Amino acid sequence: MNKDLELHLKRIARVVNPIISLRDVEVDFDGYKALNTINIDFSFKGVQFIIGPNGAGKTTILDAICGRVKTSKGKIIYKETHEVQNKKPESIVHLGISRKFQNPTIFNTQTVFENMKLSLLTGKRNVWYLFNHKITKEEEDTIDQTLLKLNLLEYKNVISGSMSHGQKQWLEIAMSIINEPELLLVDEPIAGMSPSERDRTGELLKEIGKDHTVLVVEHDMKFVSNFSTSVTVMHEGRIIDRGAFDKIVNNEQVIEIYLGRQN
Ligand SMILES: Nc1ncnc2c1ncn2[C@@H]1O[C@H](COP(=O)(O)OP(=O)(O)OP(=O)(O)O)[C@@H](O)[C@H]1O
Repeated sequence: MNKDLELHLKRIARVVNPIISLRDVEVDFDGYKALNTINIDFSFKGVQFIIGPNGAGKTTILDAICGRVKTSKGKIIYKETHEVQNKKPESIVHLGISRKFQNPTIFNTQTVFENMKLSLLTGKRNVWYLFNHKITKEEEDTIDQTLLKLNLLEYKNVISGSMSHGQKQWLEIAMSIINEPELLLVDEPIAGMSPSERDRTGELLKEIGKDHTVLVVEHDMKFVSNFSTSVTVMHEGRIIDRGAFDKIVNNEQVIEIYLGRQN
């Protein structure tokens, strides 16, 4: 790596008061480094995207932060105090880090309310609590307010499986934020959505980003351009740039990667 690039990467890696910091992080899949010496901080609040070609390591970053994959080296530090690398996913959730996967994992035969209740209660206690607990007025209000935020309140008593793909994704976002995580990790939220659902999702993430940090892996550059507060670019397990969308799209290396490898 040339000296100028090395200096540039050092400069863009750090932010003041980060919510999450990756320090020399490596993830090794049987000798293949899916993450290779990752050094990056993410700041509080906003919708911060991670982009890059297929296999760049984007999902692996989210998986390493939420404890779904093990790191072989380095540290992942939450709010400058908690080391979360290789911790159990349940204990990471309790610290305030929530993950939404690419495909909805809701219970289709249950109502929207039942799905929300499940997320609210399992996020707080164990499964015994869930079976024995009668929901309080305050808890129901929390569910209603979260559904309202996601424009789903009128669907509260609807069977989840009968809703559109977009609505199921929004329900899962609602379930991911019901326990007020500070950091929300989202993988390709608009895959399979119609153009209007995509715009709606962008607006919702922007709204959520006012109170939470939203880290989003995404391929759709129009979506990234419309809704990002910052963009981190990955390639072959490394960070190659980070900044505002308008800045990173003028980076020669980024242009080459995208023009060379994507349509
Ligand atoms: N569990 C695993 N075992 C072995 N290799 C894996 C595993 N998970 C991911 N990989 C490999 O690690 C690399 C990074 O994968 P990752 O899913 O993070 O990429 P990505 O940037 O999210 O790609 P995409 O945009 O295609 O989803 C890929 O080469 C992938 O094949």
